[in-house]
Amino acid sequence: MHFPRKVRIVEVGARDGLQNESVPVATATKLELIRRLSDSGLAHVEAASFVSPRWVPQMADHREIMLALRDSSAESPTTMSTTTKSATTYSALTPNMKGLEAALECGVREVAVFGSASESFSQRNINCSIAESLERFAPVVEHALKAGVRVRGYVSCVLGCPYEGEIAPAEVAAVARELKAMGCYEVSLGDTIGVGTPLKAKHMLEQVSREVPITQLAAHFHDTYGQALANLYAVLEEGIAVIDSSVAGLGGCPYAKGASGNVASEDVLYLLEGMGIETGVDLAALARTGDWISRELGRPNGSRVGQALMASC
Ligand SMILES: CC(C)(COP(=O)([O-])OP(=O)([O-])OC[C@H]1O[C@@H](n2cnc3c(N)ncnc32)[C@H](O)[C@@H]1OP(=O)([O-])[O-])[C@@H](O)C(=O)NCCC(=O)NCCSC(=O)C[C@@](C)(O)CC(=O)[O-]
Repeated sequence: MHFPRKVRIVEVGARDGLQNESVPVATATKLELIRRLSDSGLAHVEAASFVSPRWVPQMADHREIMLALRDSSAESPTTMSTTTKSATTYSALTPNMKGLEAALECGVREVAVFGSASESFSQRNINCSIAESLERFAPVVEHALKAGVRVRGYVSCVLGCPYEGEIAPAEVAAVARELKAMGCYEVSLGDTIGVGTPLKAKHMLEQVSREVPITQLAAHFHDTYGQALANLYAVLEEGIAVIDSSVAGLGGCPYAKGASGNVASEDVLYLLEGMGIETGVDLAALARTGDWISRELGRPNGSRVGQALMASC
């Protein structure tokens, strides 16, 4: 067993979580969510997406969000987080140069490019083939790095595709290798439709980690089939030490019908705390945030741990 001593949580609720909400969420509500997430001790909050508002209307206020975060960070340069006094990284998705240029104008310090291990998903999600997407990302990554901005890479459909079904781990490994070679500091492996099971997740990771060291990989698992925590346990055992999750289990993917949210951050924290793994995040504060945003959105809290903690208050 190689369980890590510490895990970094990348909180994706404000982006992956909200991008699929059909009713527009007010920019002020998003900013309040991000502030609360940061205050709970989360060091990395994915906050927006510089994508076409015609494709993903919910992310149309990316500029306002990132400018507001830049300005509040400037007001208090050492920290945005008022309670934990730790610096938070606010990142944004940038699928192409247009997105990157807009993000740089807003002072974004970290961006992410997002590809797929499935041809069909790539076409539906970003309107190009896998090969074209990698060609598109290369100058984005190069330009970002020259501007001193870190770049994360995503690979979707690592354990299955809504259009193609099974995806060979070799396909995942190939895309991950290219993203790393371009200069992504970390590659996040997305089980976009939450179909994975633990042994499958381990097998995929074994193959990918032959191309990208495990220290540069992250797990981004959706919980559609209720397997996300089991899958995380399996990949933690392999040494994964970065987990993407979403407060209250918010989310779904606009290009993956029926996909439910990411694994809930509260549930991940509870699991990690039970294993004695440090995260630096205050579970009670995060549970209050999950309860608050669920009420704001008028939807049930998707975190079992969040529900249990709030019921016991
Ligand atoms: C990638 C594009 C933009 C290509 O879209 P396209 O239509 O192929 O792009 P285009 O270059 O032909 O431009 C068409 C129009 O879009 C505009 N445009 C072009 N680029 C941008 C931009 N960056 N920002 C704003 N506008 C943009 C461009 O200006 C033009 O506007 P028009 O002249 O027609 O008015 C489009 O397909 C798109 O926005 N897709 C959205 C994809 C998305 O956000 N998906 C969800 C996130 S991925 C995800 O959730 C999975 C992940 C990461 O969480 C991991 C997992 O769980 O698997």
